[in-house]
Amino acid sequence: MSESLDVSATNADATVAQVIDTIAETTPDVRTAIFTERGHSESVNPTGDAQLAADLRADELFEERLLAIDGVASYASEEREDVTTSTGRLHVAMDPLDGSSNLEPNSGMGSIFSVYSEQPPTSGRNLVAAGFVVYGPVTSMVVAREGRVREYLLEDGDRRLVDNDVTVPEDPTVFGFGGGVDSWTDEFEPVAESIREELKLRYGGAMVADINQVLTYGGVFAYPALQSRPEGKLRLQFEGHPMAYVVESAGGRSSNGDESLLGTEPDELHERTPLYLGNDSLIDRIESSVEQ
Ligand SMILES: O=P(O)(O)OC[C@H]1O[C@](O)(COP(=O)(O)O)[C@@H](O)[C@@H]1O
Ligand SMILES: [Mg+2]
Ligand SMILES: [Mg+2]
Repeated sequence: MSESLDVSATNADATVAQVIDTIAETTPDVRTAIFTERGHSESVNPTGDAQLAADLRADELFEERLLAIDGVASYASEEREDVTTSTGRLHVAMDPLDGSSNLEPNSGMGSIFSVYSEQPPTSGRNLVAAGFVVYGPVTSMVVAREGRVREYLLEDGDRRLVDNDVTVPEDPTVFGFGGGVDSWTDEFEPVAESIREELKLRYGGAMVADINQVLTYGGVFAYPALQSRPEGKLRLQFEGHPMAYVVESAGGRSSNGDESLLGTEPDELHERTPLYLGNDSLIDRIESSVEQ
């Protein structure tokens, strides 16, 4: 490798590390916003969801701090129409507050991040790192990078490593399927029913917490194509790609019903996708049922 390529790879690594540190350091302020900004704002986001004041505050905090990093060239988010650009080499995409409808009943929420080598909208193959924060009874952070997944506990924004090699357990235990039984398609319903007979239901209304159940106990999380909404609910760039990158790096599988989410590229920044994530064998069963 030439010296210049070597130097630029080192710079990219340093930028990824700064992005991860900055997200961790911002979590105490996001927790404060969860506490203080509990009301609705007047606005809706680009996919038509009502925005809470906390969604907007979390987005503002991440945008300002991540774009201040020298190597970060752009910031894209579920809460803003367009990509904000700067100069640099890597691109960050975020769901600043995931599961924000859980704010009122005081249930789990999180933040999801992805770092790409190309500006979104772009393929999941251009991811260089991804992960998420869970604002649960404790604040934790899961980071996938260079084929390995690590879990940290966060205290005042400082990270303490608790698991150096997170892997999806081989024997699945839990499942969580969004969208509601009456809305499922004829293709998804039978495989969902057979999985329901085998596994325990864990569905909390925040993808971050539900995926963390799958990483902890093994199983499957899905927000499938619905009869009224074949494109599903969740956003490919901000939720699908990063969670697929984490689950695949932890030895599991991701799918849009047809192929790995990482192989897909949105035509538009805010595009939705059906999404299935978890143990290999379960994703195989779902794919063979829904892909016809
Ligand atoms: O309320 P539903 O239909 O079960 O949807 C829950 C899903 O929607 C989400 O809350 C969407 O995320 P946002 O809160 O970022 O919009 C996911 O976290 C969760 O898996
Ligand atoms: Mg979300
Ligand atoms: Mg959100």
